Amino acid sequence: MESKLPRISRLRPPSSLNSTAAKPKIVAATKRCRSPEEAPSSKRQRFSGGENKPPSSGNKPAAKLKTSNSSGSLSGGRPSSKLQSNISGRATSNPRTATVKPSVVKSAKPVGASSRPVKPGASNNGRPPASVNTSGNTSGCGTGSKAKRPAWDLKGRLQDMEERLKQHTEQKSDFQTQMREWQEQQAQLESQNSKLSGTVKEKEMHFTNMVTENDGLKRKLSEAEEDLYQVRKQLERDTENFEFTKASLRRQKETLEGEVASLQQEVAGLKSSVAQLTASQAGIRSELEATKLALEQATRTIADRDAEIVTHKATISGHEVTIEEYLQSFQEHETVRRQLHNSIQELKGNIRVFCRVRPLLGDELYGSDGDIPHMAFTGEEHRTLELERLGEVSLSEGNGKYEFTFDRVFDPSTSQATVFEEISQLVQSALDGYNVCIFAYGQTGSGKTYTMEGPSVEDEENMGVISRALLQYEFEGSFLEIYNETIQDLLERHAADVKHDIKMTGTSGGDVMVTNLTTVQVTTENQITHLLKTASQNRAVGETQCNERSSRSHSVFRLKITGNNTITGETCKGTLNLVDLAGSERLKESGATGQRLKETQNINKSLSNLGMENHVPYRNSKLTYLLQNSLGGNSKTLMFVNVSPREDSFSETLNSLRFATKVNQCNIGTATKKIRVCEPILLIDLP
Ligand SMILES: Nc1ncnc2c1ncn2[C@@H]1O[C@H](COP(=O)(O)OP(=O)(O)OP(=O)(O)O)[C@@H](O)[C@H]1O
Repeated sequence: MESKLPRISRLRPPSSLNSTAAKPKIVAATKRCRSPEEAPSSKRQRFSGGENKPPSSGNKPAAKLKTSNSSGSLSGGRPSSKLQSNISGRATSNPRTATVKPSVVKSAKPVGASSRPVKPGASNNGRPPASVNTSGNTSGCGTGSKAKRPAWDLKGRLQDMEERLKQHTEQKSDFQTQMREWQEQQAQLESQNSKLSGTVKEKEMHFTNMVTENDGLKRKLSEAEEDLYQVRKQLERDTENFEFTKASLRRQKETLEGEVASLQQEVAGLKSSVAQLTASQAGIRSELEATKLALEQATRTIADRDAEIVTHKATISGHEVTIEEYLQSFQEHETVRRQLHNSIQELKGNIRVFCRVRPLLGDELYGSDGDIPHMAFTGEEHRTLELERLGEVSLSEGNGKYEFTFDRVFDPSTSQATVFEEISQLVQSALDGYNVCIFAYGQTGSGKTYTMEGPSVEDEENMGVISRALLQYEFEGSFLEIYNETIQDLLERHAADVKHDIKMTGTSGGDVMVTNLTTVQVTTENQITHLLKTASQNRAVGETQCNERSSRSHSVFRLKITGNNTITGETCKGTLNLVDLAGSERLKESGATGQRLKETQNINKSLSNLGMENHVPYRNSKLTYLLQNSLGGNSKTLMFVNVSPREDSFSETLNSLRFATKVNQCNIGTATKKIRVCEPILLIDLP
């Protein structure tokens, strides 16, 4: 905008624009028309200096020229060269000015001057040079080729002067005309100038407004740039976010594509499943129809059966009456049976012996098919066992054959269930009010513990006598071990200083009890198993202290039985002792010395006491002292003699069978029933 300012200022006309342009031309024309003769320097000075009056002659044209000059001085200064050129230019283009100007110039020339140039120094018939004459000769102006009038020709000279005045007057008229034109031009220019000034002011105002607007726009531009910067920054951040979002969306897209693929697979699988299910549904529907038909048939059948049931119920009611009558009759027979049973037991004697031979096991089977060549189980009643010494027989042994008869002989194939069936009558006797004691006697490894407790691993089919007896009754049980004449609790490990002594409750014939002995309530099979396991573990602890301790100790399982006879309605509580005795090896054959010798002596003492026919010296051993109530006249005793099938155990087997025979022949008196006061049964596993 500023660059425009100078252009606007240049449009302004100079202050001296009016009429000053004509001045130099007028002056020039005036100067050219003078001659030195007509206007001496002093006069010329006055003439051009602004005298209002002509010289003494009073010449008007001179005065008019002065006026012309004075009007030229109105400019008061030099016109600018530009304005001169403008005006000249305009004069050229203006037809009026063009007409005037040549006339001015033409008339400004000296009238009598030749157009031909005069050479300097050229002679003119002895007269002053033409140029001097021309310039100084007033008659030269406008007269042309007129000859100079003699001084005396005043009339001629006056005539010349009038001619010249006339010329000047014409020139003046021209000048005035031109002056008017110039004034008109000046007025036009001033009007134009005024208009231009207004325009300039408008432009300046417009410019100011533009500047203000420009500033505002600059501010807006700055703000816009700042906004643009912020927008760019935001755009960069948005771009970054967009890229990040794009990447995460791409990952999501990939994941989703994977899921879509797996879902598509699943859908395909489901479609095929649906197809299969649709097919199978059709099959099921037809099956359903068939089933519905069958159901309708069955419903009809049920209705028929319901009718039959009503009939049968009537029959059952009749039978129930009959059963009730039979039950009453059975109860009477049961009472008779018990009386007969006890009579038979009394007839049989109160010590009964069962012999059991275990099968060959493990390595013992090597080279055999399970047969035991030196044993024979004869007789239909399963009561006889024949032993035969194979190989060389001494003279004292005769033919080497030994026959033993017991209340029952169980061969190796006899199951635990069969064995228990045979002794269950004795357990029943305990509930009937008799003292019952069951021993297991025999050499080490002959099967005493197996018979009494069953195998070491849990095996329901091969449960022993203890477990089977316990399954029939609710009881409180305790389990003890007599090792080397010292009692140990097998259900709980006590401190070393806890003593277990045998004591009698009440007077003679009262219960025998052991101090500090743990008693457990057993009602379920699991509890029985747990009880036997605990006892076995406590025995195993003992074995680490002394090798094969279980073989060298007696274990007594004492039960306090609560039994209900559902037939007679009687209830009985008693104690049952099941005794697994220490091994019955003979002292001589055992070759024992030291501690082992002492053990064997103690064992044999207690065992031999059992075999005493008339009087058992109970106090001789802990075992007999503990079992005194079960070995006396008021008890029923069963002894298992367990026998090894090994041929190399022949002598021990023979010895055991002989001892058992002796026990079997004992008469410990007639057992008497204690009504409603059940005494303990003794089940003894003899060594
Ligand atoms: N009738 C049987 N059927 C199958 N295996 C038996 C039978 N009798 C005993 N056994 C097995 O023979 C081995 C010896 O039996 P058991 O331990 O009962 O002898 P034991 O006379 O109690 O010996 P110890 O006097 O050393 O205690 C055991 O592995 C036992 O499981």
